[in-house]
Order: sequence, then structure tokens, then C-alpha cells
Amino acid sequence: MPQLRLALNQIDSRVGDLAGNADAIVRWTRHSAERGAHLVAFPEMVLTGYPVEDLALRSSFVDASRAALRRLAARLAEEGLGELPVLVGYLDRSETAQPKYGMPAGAPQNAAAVLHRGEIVLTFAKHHLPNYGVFDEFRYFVPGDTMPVLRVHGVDVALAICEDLWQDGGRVPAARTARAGLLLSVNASPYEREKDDTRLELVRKRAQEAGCTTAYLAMVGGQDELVFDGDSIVVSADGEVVARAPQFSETCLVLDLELPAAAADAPEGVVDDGLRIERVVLSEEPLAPYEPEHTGGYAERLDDDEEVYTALVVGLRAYVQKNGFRSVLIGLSGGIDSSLVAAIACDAVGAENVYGISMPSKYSSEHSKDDAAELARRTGLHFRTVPIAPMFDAYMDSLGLTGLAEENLQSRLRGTLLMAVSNQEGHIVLAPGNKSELAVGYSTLYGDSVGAYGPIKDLYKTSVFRLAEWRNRAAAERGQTPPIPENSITKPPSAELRPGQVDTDSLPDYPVLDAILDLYVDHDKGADEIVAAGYDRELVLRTLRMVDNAEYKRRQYPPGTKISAKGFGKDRRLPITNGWREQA
Ligand SMILES: Nc1ncnc2c1ncn2[C@@H]1O[C@H](COP(=O)(O)OP(=O)(O)OC[C@H]2O[C@@H]([n+]3cccc(C(=O)O)c3)[C@H](O)[C@@H]2O)[C@@H](O)[C@H]1O
Ligand SMILES: Nc1ncnc2c1ncn2[C@@H]1O[C@H](COP(=O)(O)OP(=O)(O)OP(=O)(O)O)[C@@H](O)[C@H]1O
Ligand SMILES: NC(=O)CC[C@H](N)C(=O)O
Repeated sequence: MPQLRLALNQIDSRVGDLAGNADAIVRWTRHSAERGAHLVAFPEMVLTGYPVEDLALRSSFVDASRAALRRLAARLAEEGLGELPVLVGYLDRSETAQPKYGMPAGAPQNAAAVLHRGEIVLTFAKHHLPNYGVFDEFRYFVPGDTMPVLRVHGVDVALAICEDLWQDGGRVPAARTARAGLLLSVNASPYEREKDDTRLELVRKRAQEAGCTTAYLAMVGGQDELVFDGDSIVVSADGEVVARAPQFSETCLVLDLELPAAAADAPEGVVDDGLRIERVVLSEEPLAPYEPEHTGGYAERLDDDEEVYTALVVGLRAYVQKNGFRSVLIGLSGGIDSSLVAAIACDAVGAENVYGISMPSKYSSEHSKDDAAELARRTGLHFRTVPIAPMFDAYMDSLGLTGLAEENLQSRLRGTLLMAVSNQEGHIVLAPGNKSELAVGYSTLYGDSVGAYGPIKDLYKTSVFRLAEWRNRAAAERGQTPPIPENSITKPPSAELRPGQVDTDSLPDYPVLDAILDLYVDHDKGADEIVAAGYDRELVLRTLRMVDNAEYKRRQYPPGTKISAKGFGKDRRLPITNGWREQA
């Protein structure tokens, strides 16, 4: 059987940075060449970054992507890498009108190209477009209608892009019909808790359906709310895992594969789902047999808590660095939320780039000040104290506020103070709200909800506790100082906006609240179904009212890392003005 050394470059790219992404592609191609690769691949839309959102609708950007692809092909050849076929994702446009989708010629396409000897030798567009969750690809793209096959050293390699594997039909059965020896899919699949297991099963199933070895190459890094966790997988035709790349880190997965020779009478023409086989022959001759050196390896999986924590670190780091910042600023209350955010920030950008401010009011407990100082001591982040009493008194003298207005004023003074320091010193402010608080609106608009990025906005409060405990345990196991003071984990959560206030004055206990929210927010259950699941009717209705009434607040909350199938972002879109209320 012919042999082929495949290099899967599981790398990060930055949306819109065509020049920077092209540099990375050249760098990793050179690395692949040094390792003797015969075919090199990069993730979905690596040249433009993913997702490009409405940039796809701008002609100038589509033109720039196409021009960057042409330049990249030429540059690879100029730099002595032209003999190597390189598969690169980019943004293209359809040359022909697509009346079926009501689109004239020129509609954008999520595309990939094979570059070889300075030329673009094959292009194709994603056939199945994802249009749920965060994706919206019907808004941007028209689908491709070919079954691209690249013949390299006597092996037929069928090509696909991400969603092509997730939906039935299309390129997977077409790869079998085309009698391909390898199915190579390039992907940008956003991280969600437990999605790695789903992907593994998916790739195993599709490999068996395609009847050939299947390589699934994934992107890593972060883009606004999304994290890409890597975890590229290669599976044999009978569904056995051959290689698996590490989660969350850039890598070049190189492996020597023995693959069936291309059939002399390999089919031509239109096959499954109306896909037309487009075969480009680069080299018919199999390579002279060689001793296999690379197996790709099998990287160990992270356990669930470590995986989520790492996703939060990667998401925050990507946001800070890709937006040109170095440092972050956090209001430190000594509570669990701001402490966990600080620990994540120290891991993401280094404690030397994390600035914390304690802003005690007259209601602040001694432990809130001590716990914040202790967190700073343990992590080494920059710490200062700015009491808000003088500003608070000035407002109170002028306005004579009472009740909720007085409570929220403290939070707003802290928000204003953080933004002032951000302006002065150049750090971005992190908003410490968790998913439970965001769900029920338990935060002050323009107060503790100010900020550039919300690292834990998709983490329910019960998970906040679990991850804080995990982070401390992980530090202890490594012989390091656990970052989060024990007292911040064990004391009852409190906003400390009035004497003796605790969260449970206004909210149900977090385990119950989070269970109801999981059903309502994450699973779109109605009130009847949630009550039938065993929760108190009054409590369910009160919780659902709070969630519905807080839609306006969520829309004004900063973006933050998505780790669930339904984060408060593009995954969940509800009207603010909404007369519908659940009954039970
Ligand atoms: N549909 C809508 N569209 C746009 N704006 C709307 C609106 N409904 C009310 N509003 C406006 O929103 C404002 C009320 O919201 P807001 O000022 O935030 O105040 P509000 O939600 O009434 O109070 C904040 C709540 O969060 C709690 N809190 C605050 C801070 C920290 C924490 C914590 O533990 O982390 C908890 C606090 O104890 C209190 O229960 C008003 O100006 C109102 O006019
Ligand atoms: N005394 C304080 N000093 C500095 N920041 C504060 C202080 N109190 C509140 N904050 C900021 O406002 C956010 C909301 O805090 P709050 O105490 O109201 O409740 P929380 O949601 O339980 O958060 P945490 O667990 O961090 O205390 C905090 O995470 C923190 O960033
Ligand atoms: N880029 C894509 O097509 C992603 C869609 C796919 N279902 C995923 O989440 O992995």
C-alpha cells in the first residue's frame, strides 16, 4: 500500500489578520517540511481567522482574503516549500449565481484551497453549513457543490470542511463512493464542555461510513467568546483511534499512514447529494517504501474541571493579547467570584500583569479586606486599597439616596473607579459575574457589570466553587501555593451592600437555583416541565420571572468565554421587550 506522511497543523489564527496568519502558515509549513511531510493541512478559514462574522459580507475583505491566498501560494514556492501540497482554509466567493439560495454570483463561501508549486490547484467550499448556536452560516455563505479529491503520491484524499462531518449525507458518503483512501476534514469547532467525547464518536462513525482513514484537524485558541480546544483526531477505517493531539495547544501532528492506492477506475461525475467529483492529480506515483517514523501519538485528556478551567484561561488570554492589551484590572471583594477571576487572570497573563483593587465601603467586613489582601499575597498580583466612603458620602450628601439606590451606588462607584484606573493605566477591566447572577439579574447595571470581558459569565455559581477548589488542589499537588484563600471558598456569598446581607436573602440556595436555571436556560424547558422535574412551583415561577426580567441587563453585559452549549451570547437570543411569561 502507498505511504503518506501527513502533517496536521493544529494552530491558532487571529480574525482579520491576513498577514499575520499567512506568516504563521509559512512558519508551520516549513516545520512540516523539515519533518518530511508529503501533505500539509491547516484548519478551517485559518487565513482569515474564524468566525469572520459580517466581515464575510464586505467585498473588500473577501477580495483581500483571495489576494492573500494567491500571495501565500507564491510565497510558499519562493521560500522553497512549493513542492509540498498545502491545504489552507480561507474566505472566497462563488463565481456562479446560486438561484437555489436566492444569491447572485459573488456570494461569500467558507472555502479551502490546495496550494502547490506557487499555484492554487484546487478550491472548494463547505457543503453543509451550520446554522444553529453561534454559527449563522446561512447568513453568510452559499454551500459548495463539489466532492474535492486530491491525488497525492497515488492516494486519493477526499476533502471536507467541519460541518460536512456533522450532518448526514454529503461528503462522507461521497468520499466512499469516490473510493477515497483518506478523508481529510479541516475544522474550527468551538469548545463546549464534553464536546470532545461527541467529536470523537462522530469522527469514528464517519470514518466507518466513509470506509477510509479519517483525519480531523482542529483549530486552537480563542476568538471573542469562543475557545477552540484543538484535540485533532485521526481514526482508521474501522473506527479505531490512530492519533490524538493535545487539547488547547498549538502542535503539528505528524503521522505516517499506509493508505489504499487510488483505484484506476475511480468514479467521476456527480455522486451522493448532487456532489460533483473534482479530482486533481498532483502525483500518481506512490513513494518508494520507507520506514515509518511518526505515529502522531495519543495525548492524554484533561479531566473535566481542568478542561473547563483551561478553556477559561485560553479564552481570556486570547481576548487580552489579540486585542493588544497586556494587563487586566479586577475589583477584589475577597469573595469567590472575583478571586476565581483573579486566579484565571494570573494563569492567563501572569500575576505581574494583573492589578487588583480592594474598595471597601462602610458595610465591608474585615474578612473581605483581609481575604482580598491574602489572595494578592498568594498570587503575587499588584494590589491596592481605595476606600469608597468619601465618594459615597459626597453622593449621599447631594442626593440623599435610600434602599436599593443606596446599595447600587456603592457598586456603581466601584465600577466608575475601575474604569477611571483603566483609562489612566491602560488595563482592561474584568467583570466577575457568573452565569447564575447573569441569569437572574443579580448585579448592578453600570456597577459590578462594567468591564471589557467576563471570564466566568458562562459558569454557574456551583461550578465557580468547584473550579476554585480544583485550582487550589491542582496547586497543592504541584507543591505550589493554592491561589484562593480558603475563607473565600467557605464563607456564605454576600454582596455586602447593606449590613449582614447574604445572597440567599434574595436568591434560592445556589444548587437549587442552578438546577432550575440549567433546565430553563440551557435546555429551554417550560415552567410545567421544570415543576414536573420536582421543583417548588412558586420558586420556579419566581426564578423564571427573574430570568425574563433580566434580559436587558444581559444584553449590556460584556462578552465572555463560552464553555456550555448555551452561553449568554449568540447561543441564546431572546427579545428584551417580551410579554410572554411562563405559567405552571
Ligand atoms: N427592560 C428594561 N430595559 C432597560 N432598562 C431597564 C429595564 N428594566 C429596568 N431597567 C432599568 O434598570 C435599572 C435597574 O437595574 P439596576 O440599577 O442594576 O438595579 P436592580 O436590578 O434593581 O438592583 C440590583 C440587584 O443586584 C444585586 N446585586 C448588586 C450588585 C452586586 C451583586 C452581587 O452579589 O454580585 C448583587 C442587588 O442586591 C440588587 O438586588 C433601572 O434604571 C431601571 O430603570
Ligand atoms: N469591597 C470591594 N472591593 C473591591 N471590589 C468589590 C468590593 N465589593 C464588590 N466588589 C466588586 O463587585 C463584584 C460583585 O461583588 P459582590 O460582593 O457584590 O458579590 P459576588 O457576586 O458574590 O462577587 P464576589 O464573590 O467576588 O464577592 C465583586 O466580584 C468585585 O469585583
Ligand atoms: N465550523 C463549523 O462548521 C462548526 C460546526 C460544528 N458542528 C462544530 O461545532 O464543530
